[in-house]
Amino acid sequence: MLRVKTVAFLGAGSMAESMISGIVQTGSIPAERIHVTNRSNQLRLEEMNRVYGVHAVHQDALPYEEIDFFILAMKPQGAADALDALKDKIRVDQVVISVLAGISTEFMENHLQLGQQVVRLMPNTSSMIRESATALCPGRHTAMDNVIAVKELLGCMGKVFLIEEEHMDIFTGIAGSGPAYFYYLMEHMEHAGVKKGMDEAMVREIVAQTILGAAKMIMVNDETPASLREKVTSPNGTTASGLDALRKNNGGRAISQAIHHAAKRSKELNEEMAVAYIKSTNPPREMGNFSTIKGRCMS
Ligand SMILES: NC(=O)C1=CN([C@@H]2O[C@H](COP(=O)(O)OP(=O)(O)OC[C@H]3O[C@@H](n4cnc5c(N)ncnc54)[C@H](O)[C@@H]3O)[C@@H](O)[C@H]2O)C=CC1
Ligand SMILES: O=C(O)[C@@H]1CCC=N1
Repeated sequence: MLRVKTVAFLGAGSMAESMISGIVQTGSIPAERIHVTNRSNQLRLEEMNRVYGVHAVHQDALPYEEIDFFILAMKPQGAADALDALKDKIRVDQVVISVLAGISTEFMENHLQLGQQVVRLMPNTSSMIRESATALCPGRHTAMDNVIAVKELLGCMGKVFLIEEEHMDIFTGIAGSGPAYFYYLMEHMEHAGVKKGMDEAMVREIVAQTILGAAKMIMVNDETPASLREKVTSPNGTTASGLDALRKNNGGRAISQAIHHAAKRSKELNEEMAVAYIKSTNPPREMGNFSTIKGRCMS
């Protein structure tokens, strides 16, 4: 079913490239059925064509009629303009998919034709090597066969989780932004080894293997992280000493704060976009407080 679908990425940045790489590696959609476009960077489009063999074209040259899935992959601040530009060029049975942080299905539906099929995703950049943890949430009018097809497409990029939209912000904090926290942790682990004279490349591999091993232990065992942690921790040993330092430095709090701040930013992005939309459609003197604005927008 997937092989006959045609996809267009609107935006040719890191996230689009990660997803295209995942799809092209599996061949589940042939490269000649994948289109990618951006706002202005022609060199970037040429690179996408050269590396992945996909059609990299100016937006005006997209074969709109033939496309099954339009994947929005620009910054969230560009969502309204992109949706408004798409609205009259597509049919309601074509699916508009967004990977944009904080952009709700309701926001998308409000900017498109009545009955438009939409899907909201939150992938991460590990799509590049087919190891993403991706959330999927369909809009109100999206047909089940399209949800199944999109889920199949995302399966080329890693694991897919069908979630309630109310959980999208926290999912973004955990999994969309999550790789960055691990890279940050890895930077610090690597630095500790280098400072003691270890070879940088070697210590990088050691750190990556340690994190990979810990993640795989969770995947293959029916054990909680807490139980696995206890098995590493000998009484009065090195790990107990290390964990003690982590606790004393509020390590756990730092991690949960990172997740909650990212989730809060995702929610704020949605609110900022809703306010910008109301401002663009109403004269300033009609503006009320935010709850009024939000109520009007969402109705
Ligand atoms: N980078 C990441 O790890 C993740 C990013 N996302 C979401 O993906 C989106 C893109 O993020 P990145 O790829 O990191 O950004 P980026 O800045 O690397 O790429 C954005 C691309 O969109 C293009 N663009 C801007 N306006 C456009 C328009 N109207 N039509 C077509 N193309 C347009 C730009 O030319 C650029 O190629 C964001 O909304 C972000 O929230 C979601 C999950 C993870
Ligand atoms: O930083 C961001 O806003 C995007 C969304 C999730 C990961 N990167």
